Parts: sequence; C-alpha cells; structure tokens
Amino acid sequence: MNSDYKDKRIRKNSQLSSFRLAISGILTAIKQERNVKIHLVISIFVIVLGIINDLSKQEWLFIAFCIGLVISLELINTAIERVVDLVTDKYHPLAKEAKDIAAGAVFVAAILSVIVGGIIFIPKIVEAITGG
Ligand SMILES: Nc1ncnc2c1ncn2[C@@H]1O[C@H](COP(=O)(O)OP(=O)(O)OP(=O)(O)O)[C@@H](O)[C@H]1O
Repeated sequence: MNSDYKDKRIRKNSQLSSFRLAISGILTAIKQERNVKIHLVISIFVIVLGIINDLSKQEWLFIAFCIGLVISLELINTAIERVVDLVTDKYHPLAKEAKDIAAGAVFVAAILSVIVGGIIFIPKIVEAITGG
C-alpha cells in the first residue's frame, strides 16, 4: 500500500468521524447492491407485520436480532466481494471460494430468520384466518 494513499486516508479520517464513514459505507452498499435493498424491503415488511400483530417484547427481540444479523452479514459479504474484485479480475478458485463462503454466511442467517419469522408469525396468521 503506497504512502500517498495512507496520507489521503489519514486526512479523510480527520474530516469524517468513523461513525460517518460507517454510515457512508452502509449507504454505498444500499445504493450499489441489489441484495442489500431486498433485505431492507423485507425488513420493513416484517416490522410492519410485527406492528400489525402487536408482537411481545420477546418476539421483537428475536425479530430485531435476525434483521440486524442478516443486514450485517450482507454488508460483510459485500465488503468481501469488493476485496476479492480488488485483488483479481481473473478467475481464481480461491476468489470463488471466498465469495461463495461469504454468500453462505448470509444464507445461514436468512434461513434462521425464516425459521424465527415462521415460529412467530405463522400461529398469528393461522389464528387470524381461523378466528380462534
Ligand atoms: N474472480 C472470480 N473467480 C472465480 N469465481 C468468481 C470470481 N468472481 C466471482 N466468482 C463466482 O461468481 C459468483 C458471483 O460473483 P459476482 O461477484 O459476479 O456476483 P455477486 O456480487 O457475488 O452476486 P450478488 O451481488 O448477486 O450476490 C461468486 O459467488 C463466485 O462463485
């Protein structure tokens, strides 16, 4: 890494707090990554569904944890994709493994979220339909 880049980075960091840089990173991912947008839309939908169904505090904790976990892992997945693309634009088995494993992490969290969402919402939906 050349020193010119380091100088620029130090200057930038003094202008923007790390908090603002993190927000900027999240906004970049939202703008550029379709999957991040999809996760956000699903999260908003689940939050609205939770409000309509008047979830308990405990249920909200599980939902909040799942939403945070999926979005965080999607951001890390995006970062890993960027680093891999920075390192090579050629086909490399390790590049494939890195991207696929990072995508696998998001998939595991998404499956967990579907299970948690199902446990919380399916009985409520069944109850609403059957009127029980
Ligand atoms: N340099 C590479 N070498 C080998 N395989 C690669 C490389 N880059 C990408 N791939 C393979 O292609 C798949 C898609 O990668 P790509 O970066 O094009 O899309 P993506 O950004 O991971 O997709 P999405 O954003 O929709 O999750 C990866 O999961 C990986 O299997």
